[in-house]
This record gives sequence, structure tokens and C-alpha cells, in this order.
Amino acid sequence: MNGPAIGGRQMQRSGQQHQRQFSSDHFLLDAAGAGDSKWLQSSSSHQVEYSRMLRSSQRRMGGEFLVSVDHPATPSRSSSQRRNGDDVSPSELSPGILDLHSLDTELLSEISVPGLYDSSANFGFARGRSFDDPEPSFNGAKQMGKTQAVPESNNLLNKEKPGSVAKIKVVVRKRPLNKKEVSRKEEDIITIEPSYSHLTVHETKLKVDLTEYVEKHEFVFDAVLDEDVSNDEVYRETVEPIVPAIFQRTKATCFAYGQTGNGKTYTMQPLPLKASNDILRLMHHAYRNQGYQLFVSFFEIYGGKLYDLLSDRRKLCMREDGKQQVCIVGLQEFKVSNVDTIRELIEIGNATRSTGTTGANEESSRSHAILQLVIKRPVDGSEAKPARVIGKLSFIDLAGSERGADTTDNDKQTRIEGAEINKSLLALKECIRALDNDQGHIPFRGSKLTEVLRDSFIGNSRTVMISCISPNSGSCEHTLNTLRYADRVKSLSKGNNPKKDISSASLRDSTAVPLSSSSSTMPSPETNHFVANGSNRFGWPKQIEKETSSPCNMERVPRGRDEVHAAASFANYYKEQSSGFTTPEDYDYPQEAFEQEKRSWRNGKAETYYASGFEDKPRRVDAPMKRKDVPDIDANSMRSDDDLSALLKEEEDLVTAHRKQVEETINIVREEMKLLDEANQPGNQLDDYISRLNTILSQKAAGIVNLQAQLAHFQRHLNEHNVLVSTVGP
Ligand SMILES: Nc1ncnc2c1ncn2[C@@H]1O[C@H](COP(=O)(O)OP(=O)(O)OP(=O)(O)O)[C@@H](O)[C@H]1O
Repeated sequence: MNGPAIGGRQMQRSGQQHQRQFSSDHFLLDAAGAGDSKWLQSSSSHQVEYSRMLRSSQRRMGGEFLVSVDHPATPSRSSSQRRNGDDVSPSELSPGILDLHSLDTELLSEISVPGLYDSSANFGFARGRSFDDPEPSFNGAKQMGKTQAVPESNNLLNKEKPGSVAKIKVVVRKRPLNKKEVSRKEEDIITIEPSYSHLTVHETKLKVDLTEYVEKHEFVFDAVLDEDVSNDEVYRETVEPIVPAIFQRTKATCFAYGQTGNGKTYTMQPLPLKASNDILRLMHHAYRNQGYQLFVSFFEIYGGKLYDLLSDRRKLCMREDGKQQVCIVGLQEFKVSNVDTIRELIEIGNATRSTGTTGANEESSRSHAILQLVIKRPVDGSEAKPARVIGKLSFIDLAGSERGADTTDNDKQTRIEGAEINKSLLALKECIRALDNDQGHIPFRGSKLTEVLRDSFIGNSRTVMISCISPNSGSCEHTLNTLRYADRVKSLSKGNNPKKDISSASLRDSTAVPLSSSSSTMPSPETNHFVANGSNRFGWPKQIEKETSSPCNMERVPRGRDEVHAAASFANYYKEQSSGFTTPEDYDYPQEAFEQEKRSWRNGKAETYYASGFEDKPRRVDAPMKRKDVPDIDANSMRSDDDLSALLKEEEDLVTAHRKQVEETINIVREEMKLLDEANQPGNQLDDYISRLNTILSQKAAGIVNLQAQLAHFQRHLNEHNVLVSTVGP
């Protein structure tokens, strides 16, 4: 049975032809090791042997692009059928290209997790060795001449209790200037104070009189990572702290956000592998006898549709069960027990992903790629029954965001992609915002991306957002947009949730500094929060003034009507479903925890309902919803219609106010432009212009004198009238 091609697809767009291929040295296959791995059942019970897939990949490496992958439980679809649009129309299907270019060598290098786990050698794991292999455990400690009573995986557990990790963490990563930017002599306009998680954008602006000045925009995030920070450090700062949490019924999500070409893929690609390494360590040491299993799946959302990246981009369909649990029907999940297998799967998925060319990135990801690591435990230790989900870690490499204005050189397809991407990014922001405000209604239905991620965001969840920015002056506006997006997410995370970390309030300040007088605008000692540290490229000491601003003191981004509707409709749906009741037996949940949760229901905590979302009980996803399946919803987690109306009203008012402000600004700018235009008319010297203005002014002054005379005249008449009235009588 011939399956479709995994890779080697071509893209033709606006006459551009683009193709990337696997390079054999990027694709390390271990046929012997492959036998260790099992291709396990997915939600729709596809049974496929992983070793067959690897054989297919090997054939492709040998130069064949069309390969066979057997799908015994799947209808046969040849590659030609797919090309003919048998299951996906050509317009829906991006002719994706092999994308190993950006699979940087970090993926292929020896996996080491410094810090909490010094290296794989510490546990005596050789590459390619299964974690199930006997004996390797603590040889490393001996090798290092240390005696370790507690495995490092336990140290990790002790160090990073799930509750100690902020619910939302926002990290910014700046990439270095690329060759093109250097050749254009573009300036690096971002200065970073890593120890203060502080970042400044120096935006050069022009005044009306064409003099230059620099406006400083300052931001503080949970962490800011400079261009020389390695991917290992990025992992340590972002994902490593949340790994233990996924053994504690947490669903965690890490995603990269930013303009196209800013390093999202570069940042995201190594993370799942590093995380898998840590997860497997914990599974095989701290949780050795718990029977946990690790599963990997990898899919993409392109044009609002889902495609399995580990199953030849087969089209998937998303369903929800009665508990609003997301189920992706047909998604292949691999049971994995060693890092090399995961590496291979990631490479296959990356190679299959839809990419294209944008103005800013020749190899731009045009889809959202979602890689999920799921920890499960078999029910009653039986492999026959579907295993239960313990925790999940999702990695999302978002498609690049682009402004419509930047896509003028692209074709219609790219612009449609861009619109779809922007819509989902906006929806994602709205969901994070709503979640972090502990709002009862979350507008998940705003996009396919947020629908799919619904169960990763609710309940006991952790979210890490990595905002990727470029340093060049030409991208200043984009950079500010990205940082404002991140700032908004961060500021909201300081909302009314007492668990949130309040130590690093988000700051933002814009300071205009004329280029010519930069030295005179040094902050006063009282306002200095940082010690001077050299000077930056603008010749100023790297001394930064900052002003604390309330998290609320930030720009409100007007929201579209669609999202308001989405929020409302989800709230209604939510309400409709809220009459059911759940019992502890419905969940794989300790009684003690259930009782604790029950107490918090009474205390009015919205989290109660969500905590139940961890169950992955076997059920027909399309079966009619039973009342028993419907989760109980805390009254406080559900907003009344009045609350909702008030919220909508507030949003509308904000939008109106914002629009008014924008209109006013536009009018002022128009006026200034008009004046400038007049001044620039041929033959209109500035002196003439000023003298004309003076004439107008003197005419106005004469007019005022005239008005004053008329006023005096009227006053006289009034006095005469009053005299007459007092003499003659009324
Ligand atoms: N921190 C970094 N250090 C070195 N090179 C980087 C860094 N970040 C990105 N790059 C390089 O910049 C280029 C673009 O990066 P990447 O493809 O990751 O961008 P992207 O944000 O994923 O773009 P898109 O959204 O269009 O997919 C790549 O060649 C990548 O290797």
C-alpha cells in the first residue's frame, strides 16, 4: 500500500521556486535502534510500525522523494491522488518544502542539559540508548568523583515545584544582525540589561522640522536574552522549569512569537528534544515505578486546517468531547523511550512542514507547528485500554506575523496566509488575556489554533511565551509591535491572580531624546535604577531611566467584533453546558485532591472545573454528550449576561476612545503636513511663508481690535437701554 510522500515537496509562488532537501548528515537514522520504538495507537487507533516509517525515510535519503509508508488502518492515498487534490484542495495545501535548513546542528549535537542535569553522561546514557536499558543510572556521579545520594532528576523536582513557576512567563530573545542587515549598515537599536530583564528600543524619529531625535521605549519582562545567548540557555530559562510540572497534572505550553525571520523556528526547534531528554530522565528515575509513558505527536495548522506532520501531512479533524477536551481525530502518536527516536520524529515533522518565502524570510514557516509531548499512564497497568493523560507539554512554533503593508511584494496566497496567521495570533492573545484574568469565558473559538490549544490553556496550566525580535533599525516598528504584544501578555499576568509573580512589574516608558542633545537628557541620579555601564552606539552611557507604570497603564488594542462575538458565543455555549454534574469517579483523580477541589469550589475558585480537564477517559469523541460527562462549573467562573454586557460595553468604549484618539492624531498630522506642503511649494521660500503667516496673524489681530470696538459699541447701547428702562418703567 503506497502512502504519500513525506518530503521533497516543492513550492511555486509568484514565480519563485523553492525547494529544500534532507541532507543525509542531518538525518541520523539508526535502523537497529528503530526496532526499540513502537508506533502506537492514536486517538483513532492507527497501528503503524515506526520501523517502517524509518525505512521509508531511509529510502528517501537514498534519493527517492516519493516513499511508501504503510497505514494499515488508513485508506490508501497515493501521492498523485493528493496532488490531484483528492483530500486537500491545492489552494488549501501549501506546497510545503523540506525545511532542514533551520534544523540547526544543536538538534544533532550531543544532548546535554547543563545546570540541573549536567549532561547525559552523568546518568551514563549513551546516545541512542533506550532509557529502559538496565544499569546506566548513576555511573556519572562516580565518574565525576562525587557521591550523589539523590539523583539529579530529584533535585529538579525539589527545585522547581510546579506551584513555584509563574503561570505565564514572558521571555524576549533578540537575534543578532544578519548579513543583509550588516551589509545595509543597519544599526542595532536594542540595548539589553539582562540582569534587570530590561530592554530599551531606541527609535529614531523625525520632527516636523526634519530634525532627528531618538525616542526610547523601555520594557521589562521575566527575562530578556541577548543575541549571544545560546539555545541551551534559552531552554534553561524557559522550558526546563516547567518540565516537572507536567508530572503533576499540568498542561504546559511554550510558544514563540514574532515577526517573520526573527528566530522563532531557530529558538523553538531545539526545545522539544531538550525537554524530552529531561522528561525521560525523570520518568526513569524519580518516577521509575509509576508506569509513565511518553508519547510524541506533531501537527501543523495551515489555512485553518490541521495536518499530521508525522503521517505524511494527512488531514486531521478536531473534535471536542463533553468536557471540552480537544481530540484530534487521526493524529498519530508515537510512544517513545529514547531521545534519538524523538529526534528523528522531529526531523521528519520539520521536513514536512509548510514553508514559503516572505519579504523578510526566504524560508518562512507559513503554518503553526505544534509538537506535543504527552505523559500517559496505562489504566490498571493494561496496554489494552487507552492510557490516561497525566500531563502535556506543547511546543508551538507560530507562523511569522507580518503586517499587511509588508506583503505587497508577495502573491495572493502569501497575503491570505498572512491574514489567517494574524487572525490566529490575535485570537491567541485574547485567550491568554482572558485566561490570565481568570475570566469565565475564554474566546477559544476565535481561531483553529486556540481551539486546538484549549485544553493546554485551561486548568492547571503553564504558558511560556518567547518573543523573538530583530535588532535592526529597519524592523523597529515590528519590534515595538512584538514587544507591546508581549508586554500586554505580561502585564495581564499581573492581574488579579494572587499566585502571580509581582516582583517584576512590567514597565514601559517612552522618552524622546533629541539626537543633538542626548548628553543633556541624562536621567537624574534619583531616577537612575541602573549603574552606568559603558556607552552604547548612540554615544550615551548605558544608563537607563525608567518610570514605574501601572500594568493597567498600557495601550489597549482595539478588538474586532468577531472576537467579541466569539467570546459571547463561547460563554453561551459554556452556560448551556453547565447544568451537568461530575463525580470524582469520573476522573483519575485522588479522592483527597477531589475533596480539596470541592472545598475550593465553595470558596469560589474558578480553577476547580478546569482541574478536571486532565482526564483522558476513553470515549467516542462524536458520541452525544451525556449529562454525566458535563463538568460542573463554578458559579463564579461563569459570568452573567450582565457581566458580559458590561465587559463588551467596556471594550466598545475603549475601542471608541482609542479610535477617537487616533483620529485626532491623524488630524494633527494632516494639518502639519498641509503646512509643510505649503512651505515646500516651488517658489515658496520659508521666509515668504512666515511673512504670510505674520500677515494672517496681523489680520487676525486687526479683527480682534474690530471685535473689541463692536463689543464696546454694544455695551454703550445696553447702558442707554437700561437708563431708558429705569426712566420710563418696564
Ligand atoms: N538567535 C539567533 N542566532 C543566530 N541566528 C539566528 C538566531 N535567530 C534566528 N537566526 C537565523 O535567522 C534566520 C531566520 O530565523 P527563523 O527561520 O528561525 O525565523 P522565524 O521567526 O521562524 O521566521 P518565520 O516566521 O518566517 O518562519 C535563520 O537563518 C536563523 O538561523
